[in-house]
Amino acid sequence: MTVIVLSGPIGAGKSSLTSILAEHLGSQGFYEGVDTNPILPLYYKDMSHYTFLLNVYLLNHRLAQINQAIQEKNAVSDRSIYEDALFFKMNVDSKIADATEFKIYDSLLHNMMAETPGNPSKKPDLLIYIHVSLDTMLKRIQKRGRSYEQLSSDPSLKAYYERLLKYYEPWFENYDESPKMMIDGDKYDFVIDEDAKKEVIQLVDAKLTELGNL
Ligand SMILES: Nc1ncnc2c1ncn2[C@@H]1O[C@H](COP(=O)(O)OP(=O)(O)O)[C@@H](O)[C@H]1O
Ligand SMILES: Nc1ncnc2c1ncn2[C@H]1C[C@H](O)[C@@H](COP(=O)(O)O)O1
Repeated sequence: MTVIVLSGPIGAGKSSLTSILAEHLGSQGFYEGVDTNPILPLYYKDMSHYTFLLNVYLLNHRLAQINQAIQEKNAVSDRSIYEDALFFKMNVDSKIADATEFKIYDSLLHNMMAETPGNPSKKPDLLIYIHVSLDTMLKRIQKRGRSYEQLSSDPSLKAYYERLLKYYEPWFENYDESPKMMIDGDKYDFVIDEDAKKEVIQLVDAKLTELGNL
């Protein structure tokens, strides 16, 4: 059994690479269910009010997916459970969210992820981080066109996205729950360019071989 999780900022290409890798590895792809998330549009309207609820909703959703994924032969998931605390902490630091709510969320996360007898590890076998620049991130958010993520509907989102990118660098450096690798999302246009797609697949295959998972 091999569980791969994708990570990276909004629009980095996680869902796209999940489909590519799931097809390549003959695995099931697990997606965030953005279109069926009832809290997300509310969150973008009022982050102070909805950060806690959104993250509890996502925690529940991601745990259900992890429990399914670890029963599959192979699985690829389009965002790790470990990144939600990054969003939440960033909102606390910028006084958008409440520090006590974050503490409660963080403790819930740790209890849910704890390995206890009869409760197997929920850690992935490999985390792939897609690194993108702000320019690429903004272009891809615009290309995908989810209304509530657009700078045209809320220009202050530019500062939010900029802040998010700054939080991702140290987060990835410090991430130690599983083996990890980085893909340069600025360099590899794996959605459109077939050669770039092949190169990225080769990089992932090489990492899985090194880890003894292929
Ligand atoms: N490497 C890439 N090259 C070109 N376009 C990309 C790339 N990755 C993603 N895209 C495009 O950017 C948009 C966002 O991609 P998506 O996979 O939904 O990102 P995420 O899941 O990280 O939010 C989509 O329109 C997708 O087609
Ligand atoms: N934990 C989160 N807090 C705030 N916003 C989040 C969180 N997890 C995901 N999101 C948002 C970001 C995007 O608008 C959508 C989906 O993410 P994507 O990176 O496009 O797959 O949800």
